[in-house]
Amino acid sequence: MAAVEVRNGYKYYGSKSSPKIVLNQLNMNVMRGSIYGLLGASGCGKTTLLSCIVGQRCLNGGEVRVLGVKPGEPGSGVPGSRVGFMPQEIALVEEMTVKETIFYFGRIYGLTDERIREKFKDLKDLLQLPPARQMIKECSGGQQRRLSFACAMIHDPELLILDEPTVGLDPMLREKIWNFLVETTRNSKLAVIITTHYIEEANQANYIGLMRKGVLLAEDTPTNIMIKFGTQSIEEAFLILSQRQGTEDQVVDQNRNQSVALPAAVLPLEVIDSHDPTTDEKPPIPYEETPNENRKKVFFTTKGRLKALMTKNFVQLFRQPSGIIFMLLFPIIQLTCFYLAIGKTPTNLELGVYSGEVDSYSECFDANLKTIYNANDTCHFNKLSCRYILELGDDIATRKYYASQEDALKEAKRALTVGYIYFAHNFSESVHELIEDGIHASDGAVDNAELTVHIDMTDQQVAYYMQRKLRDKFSDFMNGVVRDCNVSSALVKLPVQFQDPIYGSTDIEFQQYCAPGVVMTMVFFLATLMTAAVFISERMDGIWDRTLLAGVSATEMLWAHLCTQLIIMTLQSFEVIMYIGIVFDTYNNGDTTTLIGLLTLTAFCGMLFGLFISVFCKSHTEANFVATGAFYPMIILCGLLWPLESMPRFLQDLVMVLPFTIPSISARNVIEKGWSITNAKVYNGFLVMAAWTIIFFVLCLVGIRRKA
Ligand SMILES: Nc1ncnc2c1ncn2[C@@H]1O[C@H](COP(=O)(O)OP(=O)(O)OP(=O)(O)O)[C@@H](O)[C@H]1O
Repeated sequence: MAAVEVRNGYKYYGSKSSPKIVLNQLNMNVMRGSIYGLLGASGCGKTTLLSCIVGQRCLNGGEVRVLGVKPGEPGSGVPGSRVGFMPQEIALVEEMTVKETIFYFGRIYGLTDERIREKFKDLKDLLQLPPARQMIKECSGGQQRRLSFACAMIHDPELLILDEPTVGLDPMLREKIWNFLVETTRNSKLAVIITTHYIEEANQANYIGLMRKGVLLAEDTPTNIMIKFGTQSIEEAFLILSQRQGTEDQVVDQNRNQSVALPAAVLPLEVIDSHDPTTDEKPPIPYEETPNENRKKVFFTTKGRLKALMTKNFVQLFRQPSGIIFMLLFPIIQLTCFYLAIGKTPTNLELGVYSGEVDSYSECFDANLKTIYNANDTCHFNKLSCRYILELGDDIATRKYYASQEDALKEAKRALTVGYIYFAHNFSESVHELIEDGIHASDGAVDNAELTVHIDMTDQQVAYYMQRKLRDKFSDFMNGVVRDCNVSSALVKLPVQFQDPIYGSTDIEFQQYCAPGVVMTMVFFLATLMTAAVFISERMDGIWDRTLLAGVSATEMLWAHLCTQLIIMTLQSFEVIMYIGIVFDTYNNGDTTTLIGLLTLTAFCGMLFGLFISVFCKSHTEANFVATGAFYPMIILCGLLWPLESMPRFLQDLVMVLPFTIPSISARNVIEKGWSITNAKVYNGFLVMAAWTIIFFVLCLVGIRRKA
């Protein structure tokens, strides 16, 4: 009875209009209880054929039946527990130990831990596996290959497919493996398909198939093939067949040059099939796509599988030092940078000072200097600018004194100071006139009683800071002067009163304003980058495909990742909130659990965005381009750096739907205003983030299922 039947197998890569044909009307029969050696030069299509047999790829035409079912049929066990597949690449998780790897495959194939232990013991002896605790990345190439073989065998499959299993193994071990396969197939119904470059070892196979350019040139027992071609070895027979096919190719090419249409069925040249005569029938190649049955799989999982998948995910993450650094240390480093560098008061500034009232600034520091004195019940001032200079101190900026306004301007223009302040030579008299005469004071007095400030506005934040501080100091100074003169402070007060703020404090810092947005974008993109990296690596290393071929559905793998990440993201959010609360004393007027919840949801959404990227990007480079490309627009447009209200109207509406805009406002509402989750302006942040999470999840699911 046939374990594998391929009828008129046709497969191409590329587009339908210019297909690269890899399998061309291929017929193949593999009997139960036998070894089938598939031989052929590199690139002839062996791996492609095997991938169609295990259900990893679909034929574009023809039919495959494996163990009596079509690969991918729901509940068929193909791909799945009925088949063992050892791919050409190692496709094992480098960070796992030998034992963990065996348990991983055992569990996803549905074996009990007891059974896995027993099988491990048997296979360990047979394949001389490395010590149980040795990490895969510490194993030699040969050891990894043997372990990969053990993983394909662990669940006693009915069909074992081995793609180049003996490459890199020493002759003794190769012989041992062949003896084992011969023994097992003789005493059971196990069917083995094995590809190898060592043609001589294929002598031990019950049947061999000689493949060239996507065609099975011959399929028979090794002895029959040698008899048929009158050769002493299979290698010679293969050579003769290849030469014949080459000659036929030339005929085809010549005819093609003469524009003669040839039937597609001109190949294969010769098929010898003593055990299945049906292969001689050659109907025309059908061109329709065969639907991928994998997509019809319904979601289900088992505790063992979920455990295996989640263990793998955790091991993969935490055994890589970069994984732990990325997840736990990066947030700390980034937050530390943010809190130390953003929103703090500028220091080490130098401010030029010029007062026309003094000949030497030492006069200002004379302990006997009296800037205010009363005579005839009238306040008189002497070198009043000195009082301001003394009150100003060096807290805001270090004062640098100049003998002339020109000197002060020259140094400011050379950026040696942030600017300068200037007092007129009659500043004291002008202030006196202003206080005495009030609205009747002359224009000259009004002008000269001012503090004149010239600031370099190119450094906007520093300039605004200086303006604000100098103005406040001057206001305090004038209040002090009129108080000392027993004059009403109303005279020097601006008719604008800023009362206690409704929310927040008068000293609210930029840091406090942008912290929610910064923290959210940080956890989002950390999750994005990490997830994209993990998934792409898993796909490139072949682990993703191998797990799918073990019967795990793409949906199960997605769920396992989501569960793993949810745990990590919750931990990370907790860590972030605690760190900024304890180390940087960031206040929170609202509920911490609400913040952790929103942050976890943000990280989760970031993870799905990473997954989305990994599904649609082929390489790490491509994924990095997309993630970086998305990062800046999202940050710039979310109102973190500049108020949303300043954007054009259409953009304001547009950015409201972005993942960070409303959620960061919600977080700020919790922190600053102490609002709870029942408030619409808090829960709308959750809704926006949840909506993006669902969108990314659905897109990922569609993408993954299409690829599966
Ligand atoms: N995903 C793909 N897209 C396009 N072409 C592909 C793809 N995979 C394989 N091919 C091409 O199909 C042909 C058959 O490849 P395949 O890997 O099946 O050969 P093979 O016989 O297994 O080779 P080897 O023994 O070197 O592994 C090769 O020319 C290869 O370049």
